Amino acid sequence: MAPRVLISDKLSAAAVQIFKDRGVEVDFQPDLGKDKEKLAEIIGNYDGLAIRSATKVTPKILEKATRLKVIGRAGIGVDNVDIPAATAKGVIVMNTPFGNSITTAEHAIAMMFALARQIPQADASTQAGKWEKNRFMGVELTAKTLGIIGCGNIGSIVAERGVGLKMKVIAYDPFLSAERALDLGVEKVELDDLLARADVITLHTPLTEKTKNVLSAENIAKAKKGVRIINCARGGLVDEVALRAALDSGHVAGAAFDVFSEEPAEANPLFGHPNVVCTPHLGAATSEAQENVALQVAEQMSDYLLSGAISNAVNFPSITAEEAPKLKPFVELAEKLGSFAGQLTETDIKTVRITYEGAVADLKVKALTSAAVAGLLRPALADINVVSAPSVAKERGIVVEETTRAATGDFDSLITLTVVTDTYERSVSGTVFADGHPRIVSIKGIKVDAEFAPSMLYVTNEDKPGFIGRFASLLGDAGINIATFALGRDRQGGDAIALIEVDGAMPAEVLTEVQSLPHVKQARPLRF
Ligand SMILES: NC(=O)C1=CN([C@@H]2O[C@H](COP(=O)(O)OP(=O)(O)OC[C@H]3O[C@@H](n4cnc5c(N)ncnc54)[C@H](O)[C@@H]3O)[C@@H](O)[C@H]2O)C=CC1
Ligand SMILES: O=C(O)CCC(=O)C(=O)O
Repeated sequence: MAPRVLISDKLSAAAVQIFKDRGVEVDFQPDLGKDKEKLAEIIGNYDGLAIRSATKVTPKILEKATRLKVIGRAGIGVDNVDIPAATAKGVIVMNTPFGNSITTAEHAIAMMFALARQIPQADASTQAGKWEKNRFMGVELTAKTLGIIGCGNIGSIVAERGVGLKMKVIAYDPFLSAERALDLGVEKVELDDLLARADVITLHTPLTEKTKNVLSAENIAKAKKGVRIINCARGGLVDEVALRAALDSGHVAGAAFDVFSEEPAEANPLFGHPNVVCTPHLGAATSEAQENVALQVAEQMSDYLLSGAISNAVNFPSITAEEAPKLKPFVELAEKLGSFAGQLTETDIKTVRITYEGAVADLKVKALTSAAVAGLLRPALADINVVSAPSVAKERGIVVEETTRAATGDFDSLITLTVVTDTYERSVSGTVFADGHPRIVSIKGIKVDAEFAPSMLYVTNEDKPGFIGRFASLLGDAGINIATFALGRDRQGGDAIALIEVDGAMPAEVLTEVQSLPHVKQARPLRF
């Protein structure tokens, strides 16, 4: 069945065509995002949801999204999606981190000129027939200091444009490297230095606990008198009430805002001030940017839904279309090794150690680790998946350790999963053979060779004569057919294990009889 995607915001129609061309069914309902009830009603019918910023993906919506596998944001900020809730539900959230950066940087530059020359105010006055030539005295930008808070994708483009305008560009960004700053022709400074020196401040960070109110009343007071402030990033980065007061006092000469702490902004402390220029979150609103992000999000979502390739996910490592088929059998192996260990573990797991040896160590092991953890915890938590597994493990205080190394034994690739509880440590290893099927090759250090099958029995016993015969007759008498039988032991007369594939389920009474056979230590049914 073809996957189904809902587009619930105003995306460029280019996205619809991409989905159709890729064989994904698509419903384009550009105004639906604003209708929470309707969205909640129908979201259960879709595998993918493509949005811009009007659709709010809340825990309530996610609760109803029983089929949803991926949310694609045609844009950068994913603050309209509850990422922890989506992750807990196993839904990939992807954005398009570059498609609208140039356009948004251009908007910030346009805002800077609008402020410097009061273009919107002069336009309104001129069109009102006033011809107020003396009222609109501007400032020249050449040689002025542009202070950029947040010098990532967009901030860097603004920096380059600022350098091109012959401004002195300084940037505050704790994650900006000295080399990158040098490349951009930017001076990296601390926030207080930026505040003291900048003639124009422009913000380009996401809204986080750390950046919220980065321009607080206190920091605005530290800024140079006559500073102009631009926010084309996110509402909430600037204390709007404090900024209004600073505009009223003349400490701040002008402010240009595209984003507001509450959107849609129908009322705002900044509205009505003569030196304020506002736009309704238009930073990304050019036909070029909208086409870019729509095409990109539709491609990314189709890739994921059709082949498992993941790009630009904010809650999962990327997997290219080339990597996805190589990774697939190892994802299955990791998940099954996890499941094997999970079905045999009854006490609290403290640590899971996953070692990747040989060729598999060069693949995206983060994805494999997530698969292993999902398999391990699934016996306890039915609806866990590879996306939600790491956060669920963290929530439960399970330490997940991952090691990669060169091949040391008989196999090109080997994955070993070790579960550590308060009372024991148990390892299981597996590989993928040339036929693409995952196999168990060692349990607790004892060599075996078994494929995973829907219904299996795991028996540990003392390595003494008579077990196999009695066991086979018991199952035969109960009418249970043995499909495959794999044996291993640590030494002659020592500990032995058997992995038996049976046709159909193992009735509880037969299991009890197996458990009471001489020399049997434990017998556990397994399902894969
Ligand atoms: N107005 C609009 O329509 C649009 C707004 N945006 C918004 O613009 C913002 C920036 O986007 P990008 O440049 O693509 O993001 P980015 O992730 O490439 O850059 C953000 C930068 O902020 C820096 N940063 C993080 N915490 C910081 C802190 N405490 N202090 C200083 N710097 C900090 C990071 O190191 C990074 O370099 C985002 O909030 C995004 O949502 C993006 C597109 C359109
Ligand atoms: O989709 C839009 O118009 C908003 C873009 C935006 O804010 C973003 O990409 O972060």
